[in-house]
Amino acid sequence: MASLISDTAPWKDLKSHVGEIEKTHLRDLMNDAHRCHSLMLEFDGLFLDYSRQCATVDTMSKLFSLAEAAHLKEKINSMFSGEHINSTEDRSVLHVALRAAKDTTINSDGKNVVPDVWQVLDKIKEFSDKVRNGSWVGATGKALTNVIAIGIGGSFLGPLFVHTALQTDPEASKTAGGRQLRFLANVDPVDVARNISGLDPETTLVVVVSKTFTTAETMLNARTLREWISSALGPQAVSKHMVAVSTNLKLVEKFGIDPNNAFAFWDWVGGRYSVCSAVGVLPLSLQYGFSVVEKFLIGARSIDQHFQSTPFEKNIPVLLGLLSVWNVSFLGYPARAILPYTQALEKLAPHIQQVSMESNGKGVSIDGVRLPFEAGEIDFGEPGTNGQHSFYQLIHQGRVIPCDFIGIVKSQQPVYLRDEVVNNHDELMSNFFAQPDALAYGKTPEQLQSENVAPHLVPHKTFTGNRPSLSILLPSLDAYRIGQV
Ligand SMILES: O=P(O)(O)OC[C@H]1O[C@](O)(CO)[C@@H](O)[C@@H]1O
Repeated sequence: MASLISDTAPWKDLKSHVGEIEKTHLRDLMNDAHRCHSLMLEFDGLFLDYSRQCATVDTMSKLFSLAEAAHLKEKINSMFSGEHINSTEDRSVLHVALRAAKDTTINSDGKNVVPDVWQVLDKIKEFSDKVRNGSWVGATGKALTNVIAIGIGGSFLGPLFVHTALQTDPEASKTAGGRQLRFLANVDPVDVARNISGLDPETTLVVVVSKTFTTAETMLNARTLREWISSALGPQAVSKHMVAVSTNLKLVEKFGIDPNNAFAFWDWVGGRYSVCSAVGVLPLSLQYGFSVVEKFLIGARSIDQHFQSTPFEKNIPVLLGLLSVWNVSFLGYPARAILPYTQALEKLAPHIQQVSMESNGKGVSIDGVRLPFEAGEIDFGEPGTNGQHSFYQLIHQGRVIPCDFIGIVKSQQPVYLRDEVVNNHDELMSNFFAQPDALAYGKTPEQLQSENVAPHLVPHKTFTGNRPSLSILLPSLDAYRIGQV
C-alpha cells in the first residue's frame, strides 16, 4: 500500500509540536521581536507578514522538513518540466507556460508549448485591436463596444476577478473608455436578462468560453444569446458577433462559430487555472487592450519564477501553502478568511475558492488511500471594511478562523481629506509596515494612532481573541502581482 505523508517522521514531529503551540499565547509570540522580524518578507511589491500565525520559527523549520518529506521541490520541478503530474488524466499541468516569456522553452510531451501560447496571444492582440479600433464591426457596420463573456467556473471566476480589479485602475479605466464587459455564468434566465439589459445586439460581441465546449450551463446560455443575435440581425450575423475560446475547436465549429474566430488553449491547462489563457486574456483585452492585460501576465510570470526558484524559507506561495497545512491538518482550523482591504479585490475570494477548493481537500491521497487527517481549507471572504460589519463578530468572539488580511500600499483611487485618516495614505502604510513592533498584540487604536499607524488599517480586535492567526499579504496593485499560488 502506498505510504501517506502522515506516516513520515516530520509529520509526527509536527503532531507532537501542536500541544506546545496550543499552550503559547499569541501575545507572547508577538512580544518576541526577533521571531516577528523573521516571519516577514518581501518580493516584487508583495509584502508577507505571517508573524500572527500560531507558529514559531521552530514550527516553520518543522514545516520545511515536512515539505522535504513530501518531495515538494521535486514536485515543483516536475510541474515546470511538463511531467504528467495530473495522474488521473495523465496530463501535464502547465498554466505557467501561459505567461512564459516568448523565448522560454517549456515542453509537454516533447514539444515546446511556448510558441503555441504566443501564437494565440498574438492572435488575441490582433483581434482585440481590430474590435477596439473599429476595423472589425458588427453585421450592420456598427462598432462592437460591448462584450458578454459566457462561461462558468474557471471560465468565469478568474476573468471576473481580474476585470473587477482593473475597473478602477487609472490606466485600465482610461483604456476601457466607453466599453462594457459583462459575464454570463448562471443558467438561471435572470442572469441572461441582466446581461442583455440595455445592450443592443448590433453593438455586442459574445465570447463563448468553455474548455470542453460541453458544459450544460454555458452551452444553453450560448444558444440563448445566439438566438438573441440572430433573431435581431439574422443568422448570418452570428459570425461577426460570436467568437469562442476552447480546447475543443471541433465543437466550436459544430456550434456555428467560424473556427477562424476561435481562440485555442490546451488540455494541459486546468480550467480553474485558465485565467492567463485566452479564457481571460481575450475578454480582458477586448475591454482594456492587450498591453494592459500583458502586464497582468508579466506579474503572474514574476511570481511563477519566484515560486520555482526561491528557497522555501523565502518563497511566498510555499510559505502560505505550508501554513495552510499547519492550520488545517494540525491545528484543526477548517476555514480561512480572505479579507482584502480594497474593493478592487472584491472577487478575489470567489476566485480563490475555486482554485483552492476544487483542487484541495480530498478525502483520499493521490494514490487513492483514505486520509486519516483533514486537508484543504474552506475559503470565504469579503473586502474590508464590509466584512467587519458582518461576519467578523464570529471571528472575534467565536471560533478561531485564520484570516489573511490583504492591505494595499497605494489606492487605485485615493481620497485625501484634511485631518482624516483614510486607507490610501502611502506614508501611513509604509509606517505601518516599517514598525512591526507597533503592531504588537492588544494595542489600542489610540496607541496605534499616536504611533502614526492608521487604526482602521489595524483590525486590532482580531488580535484580542484567544488564538487568532493571520497573515498580511500586501500586493502592489500597480501590477496585480497575484499569480496563481
Ligand atoms: O470551461 P468548461 O469546460 O465549460 O468548464 C467549466 C468548469 O466546470 C468544471 O470542469 C467543473 O465544474 C470546472 O473545473 C471548470 O472550470
